[in-house]
Amino acid sequence: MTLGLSVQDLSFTYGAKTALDKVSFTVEPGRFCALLGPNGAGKSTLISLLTRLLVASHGDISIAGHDLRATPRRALAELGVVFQQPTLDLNLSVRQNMSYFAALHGLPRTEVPGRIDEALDRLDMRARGDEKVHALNGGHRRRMELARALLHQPAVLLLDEPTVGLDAAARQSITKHVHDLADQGLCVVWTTHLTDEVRDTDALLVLHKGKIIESGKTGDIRGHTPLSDWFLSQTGAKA
Ligand SMILES: Nc1ncnc2c1ncn2[C@@H]1O[C@H](COP(=O)(O)OP(=O)(O)OP(=O)(O)O)[C@@H](O)[C@H]1O
Repeated sequence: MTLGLSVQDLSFTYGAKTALDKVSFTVEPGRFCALLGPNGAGKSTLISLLTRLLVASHGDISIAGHDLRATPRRALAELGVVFQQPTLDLNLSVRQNMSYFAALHGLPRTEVPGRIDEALDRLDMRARGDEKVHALNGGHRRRMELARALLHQPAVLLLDEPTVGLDAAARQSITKHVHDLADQGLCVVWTTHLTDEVRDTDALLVLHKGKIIESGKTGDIRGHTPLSDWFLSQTGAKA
């Protein structure tokens, strides 16, 4: 059993269409795992299953040692999620957005201000706490969403293509911040179709047509070939 994320023999179909086919992998605490897959590979389906928006007919998911099917509340309490589409109220301040989320999670009121400070500090965002979200640029909004996802101190952080729509500098900054969180002990799963977001030391899972076709340390998998070329040769997709 891992205190990170474990997925075993997970399959999902939409009617006759198989979206995931016997997917198994484990991500340990303190690891940054890039889940790389071209369009249609099954990434969104996997995210929906991990967050319980969909329920799998076959297979098991465990989050920080809690089985998602048997004990969903405990399992989901250990999961922080940054969805692809921003989910912020632009007319509220950073702190107000975070307080609302803390209330949804049922965090004790007396603890909330301290938890917000701590989470904002981890993303270098404390100075922006009282600003309305609409005044922030795209990169800072994403960092705020990341800080918000850490408020309830999850063991596993799941990010669904979190750099979509950001410029190069903001992409680099978010990628670095999330690698730092993994270095601090968080179990991170980062889905992407962009190979330049993946470091050689990252764990890599390559999803293609609903199957994991490769897993291991990125540097070992790509060898001397640039990851983008390797990915193209395996999936036919440019990244
Ligand atoms: N509601 C649905 N009904 C039928 N088929 C679906 C449905 N949603 C997804 N699929 C199919 O399941 C497969 C996996 O789709 P999924 O959206 O999970 O892939 P993805 O890797 O997230 O792709 P993208 O990056 O384009 O979002 C695809 O072949 C897709 O066409």
